[in-house]
Amino acid sequence: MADRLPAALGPLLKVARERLVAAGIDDPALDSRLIVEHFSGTTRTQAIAEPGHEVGSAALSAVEAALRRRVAGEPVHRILGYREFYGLRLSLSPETLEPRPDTETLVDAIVPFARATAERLGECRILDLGTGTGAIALALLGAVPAATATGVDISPDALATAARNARDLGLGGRFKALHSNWFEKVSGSYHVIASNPPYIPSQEIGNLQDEVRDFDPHRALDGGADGLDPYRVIAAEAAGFLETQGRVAVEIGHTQKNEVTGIFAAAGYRLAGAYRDLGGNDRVLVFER
Ligand SMILES: C[S@@+](CC[C@H](N)C(=O)[O-])C[C@H]1O[C@@H](n2cnc3c(N)ncnc32)[C@H](O)[C@@H]1O
Repeated sequence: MADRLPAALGPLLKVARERLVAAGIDDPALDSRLIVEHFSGTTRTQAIAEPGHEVGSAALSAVEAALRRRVAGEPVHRILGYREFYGLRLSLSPETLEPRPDTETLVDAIVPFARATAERLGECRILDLGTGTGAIALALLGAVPAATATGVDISPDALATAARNARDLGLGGRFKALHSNWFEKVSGSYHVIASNPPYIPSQEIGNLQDEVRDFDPHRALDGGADGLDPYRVIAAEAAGFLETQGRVAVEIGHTQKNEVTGIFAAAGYRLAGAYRDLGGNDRVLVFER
């Protein structure tokens, strides 16, 4: 049984960090700070300026419960209930993937085209297939004020979370959540079709890191036998919803560049750009017709 947590902020941070170090957590300093700040409503500056500040007993119990969850292996952002993506705070829910920094590569790849389209036409219509928290669509809406976006997902829970995130960020007027199996219920035409689809081969799900396998929804990960099923659907059907000179941008697994390029080439697309993530891995492909 772990010792009681101290109420004073400075010692509380120290003991919280020690608990995570003892449990072998990857980034104990950051995770303990995020947990203490979030559940005690304090800030980093406060911890430095007022280390003797006393945290109330309800907050201490919440910190205690959060530390236990982290020690048991739950990812820190699942515990906090949100994650930052492209400078936006996005709420998470059981059926949303935690948005990853790698996916910001897709947003960066498409922002110049979306901005140019908005300047030329006064609008840019975006379709985000498998929107999850709304991460890609909302980041693009944040960066391109004249854009509008439809976020599609098969999960009603994810769609409710995406719609809430849009409202909370003041982007609700430009975001529509659509329940659909890929393009089934989609109508209209779009200048950008973006997707970070599930792309892990079914057989490999069991080998993923515990934090991913046990806490991210499998529907957000499983791309079928070879991980490429969603790309086949998107490549086959996107043309019916893409404006002339539009772009299709997809995130890929780091070994999938050639296969995904081949799937889109067979459907009549040219590769317009290929982008690597911050780790130097192939991560995003942009296609045009
Ligand atoms: C890898 S996650 C991406 C989530 C979010 N776009 C992001 O980048 O953080 C894939 C998303 O696709 C959704 N999805 C899976 N199969 C789908 C389908 N058949 N039709 C629509 N969405 C689907 C999942 O529910 C999940 O939200």
